[in-house]
Amino acid sequence: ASQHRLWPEIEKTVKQQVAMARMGIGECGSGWQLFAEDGEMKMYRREEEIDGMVVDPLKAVHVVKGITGHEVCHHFFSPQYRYDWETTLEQMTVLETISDDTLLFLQTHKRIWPASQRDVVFWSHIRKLPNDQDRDGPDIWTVVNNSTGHPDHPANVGKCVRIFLTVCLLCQTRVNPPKDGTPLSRENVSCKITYCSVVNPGGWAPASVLRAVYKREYPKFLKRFTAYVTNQTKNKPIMF
Ligand SMILES: CCCc1ccc(-c2ccc(S(=O)(=O)CCO)cc2)cc1[C@H]1C[C@H]1c1ccccn1
Repeated sequence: ASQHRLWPEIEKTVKQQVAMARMGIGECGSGWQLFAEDGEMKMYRREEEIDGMVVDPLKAVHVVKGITGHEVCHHFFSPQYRYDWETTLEQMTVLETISDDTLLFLQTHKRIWPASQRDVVFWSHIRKLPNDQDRDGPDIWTVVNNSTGHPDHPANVGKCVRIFLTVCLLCQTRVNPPKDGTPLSRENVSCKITYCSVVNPGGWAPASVLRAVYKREYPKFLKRFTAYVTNQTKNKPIMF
């Protein structure tokens, strides 16, 4: 994929997003407010508006037992699973297979009354990163989704308002090897998940409506998605 026209943007965006995702909430700058908590899952947002439009950055951290970072990123990146876990998805099209680790998507999301329906065009890139903090620790996996243009799908031509987003899913696997030297099993692995997203709704929508949607949808999405990965992998060999 290194010769593709998007490659320089992908490289830059992945490095930038991974650096942001690895920062703790404290280092990420002030203004983060915890708005949802459920067991190990904590969701933060910052209230930000651009031209009167809500673009609240979101950062969620979660720890899930029994799955690995590779398994989480694989199920987030691969199109064949998306309708199973993305409840707000109405239509998903792979516009281009840039390489086996980079796809170009067009998605339309279900309309949220009273806002008009939204669509989005974005590249999605999955990558394994060396674990530079813990050299012999398992690798870190990430998926970065970033809006881009597409000649065959210009913005705001049909009924949908085009949104713009940058999303980073960063996963760190933890292994606690069994004391008695028995082979590794899913009880010995867990995954620390960081999900960062900034969504520009593209056209005006009532701030109160958008904030209510995000407050409802983001916790639902992360819980549903991680439960889906747990269910899909439970009787399968561990994918590191
Ligand atoms: C007016 C904004 C509408 C709106 C635009 C965009 C998205 C959205 C698109 C993509 C991604 S993702 O992480 O790249 C996973 C691939 O689908 C997450 C969120 C969600 C909503 C709305 C539907 C709501 C929502 C919010 C949060 C999570 C899921 N759904």
